[in-house]
Amino acid sequence: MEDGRGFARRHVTPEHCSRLPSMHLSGSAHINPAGELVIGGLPAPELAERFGTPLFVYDEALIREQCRRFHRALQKTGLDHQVSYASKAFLCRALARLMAEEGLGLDVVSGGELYTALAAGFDPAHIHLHGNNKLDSELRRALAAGVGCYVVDSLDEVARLNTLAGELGTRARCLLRVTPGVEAHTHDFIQTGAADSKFGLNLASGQASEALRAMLQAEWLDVLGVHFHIGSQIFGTEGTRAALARVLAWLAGEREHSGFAARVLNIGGGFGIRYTGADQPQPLEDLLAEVAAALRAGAAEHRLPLPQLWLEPGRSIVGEAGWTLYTVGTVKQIPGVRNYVSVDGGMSDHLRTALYGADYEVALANRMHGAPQGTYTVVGKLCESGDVVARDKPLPEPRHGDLLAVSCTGAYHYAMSSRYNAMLRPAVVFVKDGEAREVVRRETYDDLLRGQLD
Ligand SMILES: Cc1ncc(COP(=O)(O)O)c(C=O)c1O
Ligand SMILES: N[C@@H](CCCC[NH3+])C(=O)O
Repeated sequence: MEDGRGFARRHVTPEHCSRLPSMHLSGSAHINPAGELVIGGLPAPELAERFGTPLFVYDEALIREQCRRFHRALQKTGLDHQVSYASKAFLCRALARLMAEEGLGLDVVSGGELYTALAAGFDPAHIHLHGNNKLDSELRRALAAGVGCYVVDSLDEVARLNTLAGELGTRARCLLRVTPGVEAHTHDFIQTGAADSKFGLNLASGQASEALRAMLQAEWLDVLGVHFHIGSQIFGTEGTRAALARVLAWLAGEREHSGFAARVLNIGGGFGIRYTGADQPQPLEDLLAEVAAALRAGAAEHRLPLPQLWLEPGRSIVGEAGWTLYTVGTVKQIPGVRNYVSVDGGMSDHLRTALYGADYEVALANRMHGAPQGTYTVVGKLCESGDVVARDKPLPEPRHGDLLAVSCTGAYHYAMSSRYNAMLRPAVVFVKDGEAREVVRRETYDDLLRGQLD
């Protein structure tokens, strides 16, 4: 059976297992006859030996396939479209280049992301700058570089962007970010479309209208259209369709008021992925078909010209392609309470469990066929009780030196890593067809001291 991406759908359930442990193997991942996890044609133990652990491993073919899937699915909708990768999910120069090769734009939210994208040689015309508090220095750099689109997030930004663009004598193409007042069914921390949000301008209060009118009058701004993003790790299209309905109705009112017709509607990212069996994402193709149908119907209902559909997915492009490999250290069994297995990283490279209570599948990458002998809570080595990677997971009895793999760590892991406890950030490798290339080197103790003054 295929998973819609041309990859065989595989799910590993260790033999003799009564407790249904199992790990879903996405993309190129499979198990070799030696019982080792293989990603991109390379056995995980070999990668760990060569690059050390903790290690982030990206299945390059799967990243590329996800990009192509977005293109194909959008093409099929028949709408004019554009897809930009939300680089907050994971960015390095190699990834920015990969996105350029796959024909995606780049959405950046800070001077640092912009700097990285430009350092990769990414065409600034295909970069979008986001942010609820864009600094003047960031706007200046973006304007000087020729960034292709600004997603205006506040009334204050309208005036500042206009002034700075005028000073540089360059026009700024922009979208207005609105909050449609729709609750997305996801973790509170990652929903962004409700009226009570630090992002965007609220439709219901009239602030969005005020901002749009100011933008239309601003001498140096070219207003392309509107943006909303209701949240992340969302399943289904109910929230997006509700948001679309509100935004289109609002746009109809604005058109009556000023004659403004949006050429672009950017609905952000947010497409949910499968972290564990509890997540059941619908195929991307179906989601985009539903969104496109809702957009066509809504535009027709309000007699609006059909805008281009722009997307900015992050997690769904890189999430399932990423793996973390850790080396097992201490194993501690507290009779009648819990078994703990400690690894050589933790919340410094894997924050989502501590932050959102996120769940992950784990396996011993050097003994994938081992039958589970108990449940183990995988913890890191940081000085926090909340430093948990995955709770109560069925595993063969882990031994010191085993290799533990966590799947689906491609999005918001390296990107949210920290140096808490003076931990060093792991290396990142891209693997494909039996070749590995290191794209981010492991930090060293010298990196910790760099920037410190005596
Ligand atoms: C404005 C905006 N666009 C795009 C994204 C990317 O979202 P995701 O990684 O869920 O696709 C985010 C993050 O939630 C966002 O805030
Ligand atoms: N960091 C979040 C997503 C952030 C969304 C950005 N708007 C996560 O890991 O799920």
